[in-house]
Amino acid sequence: MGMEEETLAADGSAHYRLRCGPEHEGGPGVAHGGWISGVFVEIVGHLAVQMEQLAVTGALSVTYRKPVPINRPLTARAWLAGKDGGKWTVEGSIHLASSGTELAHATALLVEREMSHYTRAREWLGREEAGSDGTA
Ligand SMILES: CCCCCCCCCCCCCC(=O)SCCNC(=O)CCNC(=O)[C@H](O)C(C)(C)COP(=O)(O)OP(=O)(O)OC[C@H]1O[C@@H](n2cnc3c(N)ncnc32)[C@H](O)[C@@H]1OP(=O)(O)O
Repeated sequence: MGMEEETLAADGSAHYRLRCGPEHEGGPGVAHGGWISGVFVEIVGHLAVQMEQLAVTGALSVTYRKPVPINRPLTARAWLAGKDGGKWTVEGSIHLASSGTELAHATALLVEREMSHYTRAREWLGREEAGSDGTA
C-alpha cells in the first residue's frame, strides 16, 4: 500500500510515512479512493496487531477531504479512540507531508476475534457453496 516507515509513539498511536504510486491513480494525478480506504484498513488493523489482539474490521467510514496526490510524501496516523468490550473504535488520518494538512479521515470499528474465526469462515463458505446450484 506504499508504506515506507512505521513508528509507534509512547501514547500507543502509530505513525507512517507513505506514498501513493501511479498504479493507484484514480484521476489525473490523484489517488483512487479505494487505495485510500485500503490504507485505512491496513493502519487501523495494524494497530490491533501491535497490541497483540486479533481483530477484524466490522465497519469503516472514510471522509475524503481533499484529493490525495500521487508521487508525493504523505503521512498517516492511527489511534485507539475507544473500547467497548471486544469492540474497538480506531481512527486514522492521512496528511500531506509538506504542509501537514489532513486529506482524509477514517473511523473504524474493529471486532476482536479468536483464530477460530477463520475456521468458522471456511465452514460457513462450505455450507454456502453446498447450498448453491452454481447459477448465482
Ligand atoms: C508498514 C507496516 C504495515 C503493516 C501492515 C500489516 C497489515 C496488518 C493489518 C491488516 C488488517 C486487515 C484487517 C481486515 O482486512 S479484516 C477483513 C475485512 N473484514 C472482514 O472480513 C469482517 C467480515 N465480517 C465478519 O466477520 C463479522 O461480520 C464480524 C466479525 C465483523 C462481526 O460478526 P458478529 O456480528 O457475528 O460478531 P459478534 O456477534 O461477536 O459481535 C460483536 C459485537 O460487534 C458488533 N458489530 C459487529 N459488526 C458490527 C458493525 N459492522 N457495526 C456495528 N457493530 C457491529 C455486534 O453488534 C456485537 O456488539 P455487542 O452485541 O457485543 O454490543
